[in-house]
Amino acid sequence: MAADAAMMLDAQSYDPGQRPFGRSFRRTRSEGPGVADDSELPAVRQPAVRHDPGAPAPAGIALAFTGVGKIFPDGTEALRDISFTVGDGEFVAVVGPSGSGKSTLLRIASALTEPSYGTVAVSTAVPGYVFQDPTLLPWRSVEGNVGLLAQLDGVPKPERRRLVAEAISLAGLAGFERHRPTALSGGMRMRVSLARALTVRPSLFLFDEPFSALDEITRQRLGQEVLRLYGQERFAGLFITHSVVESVWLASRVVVLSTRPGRVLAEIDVPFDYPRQVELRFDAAFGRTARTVSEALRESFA
Ligand SMILES: Nc1ncnc2c1ncn2[C@@H]1O[C@H](COP(=O)(O)OP(=O)(O)OP(=O)(O)O)[C@@H](O)[C@H]1O
Repeated sequence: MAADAAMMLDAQSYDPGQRPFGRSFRRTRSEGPGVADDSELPAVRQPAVRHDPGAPAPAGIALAFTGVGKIFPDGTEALRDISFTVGDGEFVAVVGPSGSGKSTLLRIASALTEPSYGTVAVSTAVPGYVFQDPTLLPWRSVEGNVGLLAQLDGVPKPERRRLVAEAISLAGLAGFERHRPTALSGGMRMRVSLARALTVRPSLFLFDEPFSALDEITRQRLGQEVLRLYGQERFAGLFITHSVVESVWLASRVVVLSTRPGRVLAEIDVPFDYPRQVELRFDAAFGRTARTVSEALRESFA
């Protein structure tokens, strides 16, 4: 289920507009050419990558990379000897320059990509995923999109309704249940993606630059939402981002990657308790921590 769900939600693996799976496509004027319908879903469940998503993590650890490296078949070395852990209930951010292997690292954690060497241990078979692209099914309503994973997992309807209603409320989407993705803003689509992930009640949440395509204000609002959800649910989080400020604001530890091949240059503790408000970003102590992360990042270019 883990790799299937990740593949289903990962834009690199699935694009409902590009006829990727199955046969029955219908065209509608409002949704553009090549729009699929629900008859696609059983085919979508076929995992693209079949491999063991990882050994079980030791007690207290949600995710552990041990000596992980990735060399793509064309010889590109994306990651070299990566080791770090995310503890249960811990929120860790990964920052690094473009091309340092951040997405590759998250894809390895999601079992979408196999490491070339090293091991990945994961504490749960069903992490929550939020990718850069919300990958919503355009012919489904907000409710239908949020309930997708529970539906694919065969959760009975009454229980599914309860999970969906709870996730919609948690993600601040109440009142938009019947809207289609095309009638939502980019920020709201991302909320749908968050809500969909919440229905699996994940103990581990994997975020791959989820807000990078959004404007600064929406980005801050959604960051605040993630912090609120984290306060309520206390999942372990791995949050990939380009932004030093975002990493320090959200995480209790920041892992800094070097330029390609990505190596761990530094792990920096963030000395602020939760809950955190957006105003923290203007605090002098916040500025000092952000500077420490920035300096570590700068070393990666040295
Ligand atoms: N399938 C692939 N085959 C060959 N090289 C790849 C493949 N996927 C990624 N790469 C390369 O691996 C390196 C790391 O890519 P990745 O997308 O993980 O970096 P990133 O840190 O997430 O980048 P960005 O911040 O720009 O999104 C890049 O040089 C990229 O070109």
